[in-house]
Amino acid sequence: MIRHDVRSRLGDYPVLIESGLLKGLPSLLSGMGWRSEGRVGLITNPVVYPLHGERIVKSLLSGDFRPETMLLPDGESHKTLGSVSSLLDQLLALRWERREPLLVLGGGVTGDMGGFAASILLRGVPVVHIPSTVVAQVDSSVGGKTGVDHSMGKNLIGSFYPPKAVWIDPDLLLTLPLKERRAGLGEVIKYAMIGNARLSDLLEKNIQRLGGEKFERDLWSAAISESVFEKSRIVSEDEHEGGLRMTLNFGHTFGHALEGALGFGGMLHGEAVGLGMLLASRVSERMGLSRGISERLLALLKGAGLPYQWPKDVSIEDLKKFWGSDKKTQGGRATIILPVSWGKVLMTRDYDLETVRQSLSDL
Ligand SMILES: NC(=O)c1ccc[n+]([C@@H]2O[C@H](COP(=O)([O-])OP(=O)(O)OC[C@H]3O[C@@H](n4cnc5c(N)ncnc54)[C@H](O)[C@@H]3O)[C@@H](O)[C@H]2O)c1
Ligand SMILES: O=C(O)C(=O)C[C@@H](O)[C@H](O)[C@H](O)COP(=O)(O)O
Ligand SMILES: [Zn+2]
Repeated sequence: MIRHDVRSRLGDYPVLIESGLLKGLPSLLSGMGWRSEGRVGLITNPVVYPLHGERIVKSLLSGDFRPETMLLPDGESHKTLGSVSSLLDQLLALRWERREPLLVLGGGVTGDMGGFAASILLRGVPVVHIPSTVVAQVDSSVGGKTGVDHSMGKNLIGSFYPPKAVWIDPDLLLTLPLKERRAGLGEVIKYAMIGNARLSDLLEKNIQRLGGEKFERDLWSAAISESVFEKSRIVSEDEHEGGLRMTLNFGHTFGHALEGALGFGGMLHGEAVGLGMLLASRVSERMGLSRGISERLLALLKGAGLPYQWPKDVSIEDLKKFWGSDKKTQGGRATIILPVSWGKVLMTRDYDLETVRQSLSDL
């Protein structure tokens, strides 16, 4: 089993990674001090429940726990305050208590909403993430960012709320559609580009296999572990995004704006991040800060089977409407993350719109 530890002001937590990890669910729970015969909430969605949730419920029952299942609607367009509010209604109707744990099983959408609900219910109930997509396993389940979208932009309402643990079983990805698996590579490539050289090497040697039809368990386990290593290191150092953590937002100022411009759910998050990183790389090259990075990234995006052409109907004016609400905005100007070399990024508010416009026309 691979274990990465994350430091947090509200309590450190482990991220465990192992194929078949969930077979030992009752002992994982007992290991956290949660006793059998106690209630355990399972928050998931109607797609994931039949694939993996039923098995989890059976496993909980076999350990004499009392599972209560709650379903959130599926999809980015449902990542709203309304969905969280309905979930809170269900938990309150069950008279959920402060010490009773919630397991959140699903992708980043379910994880962000389940985590947010856990952070505000009774001012915080314990939550464990069981991520079931690539995006969730390599990124969203670690670091405690929770929240929902707003018509003004992505993730504008939320909290920092660390889980008690993250349990990652790469085998859950066996049922994930190929397009979703590939989208997760957008975030994995991000970790390579912001500084993980081992991951960069792994990706450049194996990108077609990772983006291929067949699920290559060992390769994927290595990519997940390296990504989690990188994310854990960064969020442990800068939990609340005072500086270093902003590098995890590489590709996101433009990527989130693209998601917003297309209507949430119009493009997968990981795909939009891939294009956002490409645009940021071109901006950096046009500003004379770097050379050759966009070409190297393009090769990875193509190899992964990810989109590499900017949607023709999304203009800079469309993007501008959304990037103004980026959470890294200071003094009315969004901070963007630009690569200066492969493995190194900088944060800047010193860029001009014309350069972004020209860079967009290069894509
Ligand atoms: N909190 C963070 O730090 C953070 C980090 C990255 C992304 N995010 C957020 O995560 C979201 C994207 O997450 P995502 O890409 O996981 O999308 P998602 O949660 O919408 O999941 C993608 C699809 O796969 C389905 N699914 C989940 N697990 C499955 C499985 N094992 N088998 C089959 N289908 C499965 C889901 O039901 C959904 O239809 C975005 O909202 C993004 O903003 C948050
Ligand atoms: O954990 C972080 O910090 C990240 O920026 C990870 C991103 O991949 C993720 O999409 C995150 O939700 C974006 O955060 P936001 O603060 O820009 O909404
Ligand atoms: Zn992201």
